[in-house]
Amino acid sequence: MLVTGKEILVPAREGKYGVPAFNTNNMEITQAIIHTAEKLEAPVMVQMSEGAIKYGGQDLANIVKDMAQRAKIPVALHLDHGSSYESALKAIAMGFTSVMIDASHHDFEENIRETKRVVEAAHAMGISVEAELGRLGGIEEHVIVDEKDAFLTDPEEAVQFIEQTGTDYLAIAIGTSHGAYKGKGRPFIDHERIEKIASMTTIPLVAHGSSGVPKEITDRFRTAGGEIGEAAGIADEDLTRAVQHGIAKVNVDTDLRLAASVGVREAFMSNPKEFDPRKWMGPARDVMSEIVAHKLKVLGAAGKA
Ligand SMILES: O=C(COP(=O)(O)O)NO
Ligand SMILES: [Ca+2]
Ligand code: NA
Ligand SMILES: [Zn+2]
Repeated sequence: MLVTGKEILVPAREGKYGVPAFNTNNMEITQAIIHTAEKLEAPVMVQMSEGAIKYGGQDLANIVKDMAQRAKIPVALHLDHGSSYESALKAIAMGFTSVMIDASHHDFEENIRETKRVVEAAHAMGISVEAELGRLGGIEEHVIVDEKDAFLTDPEEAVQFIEQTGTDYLAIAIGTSHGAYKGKGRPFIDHERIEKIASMTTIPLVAHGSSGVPKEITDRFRTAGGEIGEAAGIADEDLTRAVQHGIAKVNVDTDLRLAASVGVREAFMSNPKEFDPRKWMGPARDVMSEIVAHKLKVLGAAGKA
């Protein structure tokens, strides 16, 4: 069933498990997410970035909403990295049940102002809101945040921010970053910071940049002709620890992108004569489903629907 993000994430924080929020751009990615979550009896969030909305629009949103409504498990449709009040409201008009307003690149006061506006409008329509405080490293959808400007979330500021905005859940910067290159080897996750923020707050916390970039996938990607440098993602054990301390939503995009590309590349490599789209979109879906299943188990969402 299609539900709001709050209905999925409040139980997750209370139950000390995480719910993955996977980005989608088409039918097969959406099927890999929702069908696999159904098989594992897990709640799940499907998110679309502004780029995905540009790419698939209402057509794609309708595929997600319809599949979510028919699903036996709770599913929310979430706007990932909404960059403005207008963007958040447009997503709500499209039927999204959860929206992120990402104003974390503004100063503290401006971030509060922007977020508060969205919270008031979204709550008037019964829609949940995610906000962000702190800056991840890596490339944020619309802001290039290089290492020196990247700053982690201050716990005292987080308490004030939540009180002044009324946001339903909060994305915090704790050492993760977007993309396939999250640092030299295993990225440093500031567990003390997560645990401090969790001890001072009660709303679900969100970890962005949480793809694992598993070696098995990057090896297969290279073997099938893909080119990728020294890629590294967040370790499973860092996620299993983080969800014990307030992290309830875990954003994953890169892993599904890599998995889909492995499926397609392997299909073309193994049969150059193939030109039935189902023969390469199907394998892409299968590899993505393996990644979805792994993440649901690591985060403890399996069996929680
Ligand atoms: O935070 C993410 C995705 O992060 P990854 O690049 O680690 O999948 N989307 O908002
Ligand atoms: Ca941001
Ligand atoms: Na998000
Ligand atoms: Zn993100």
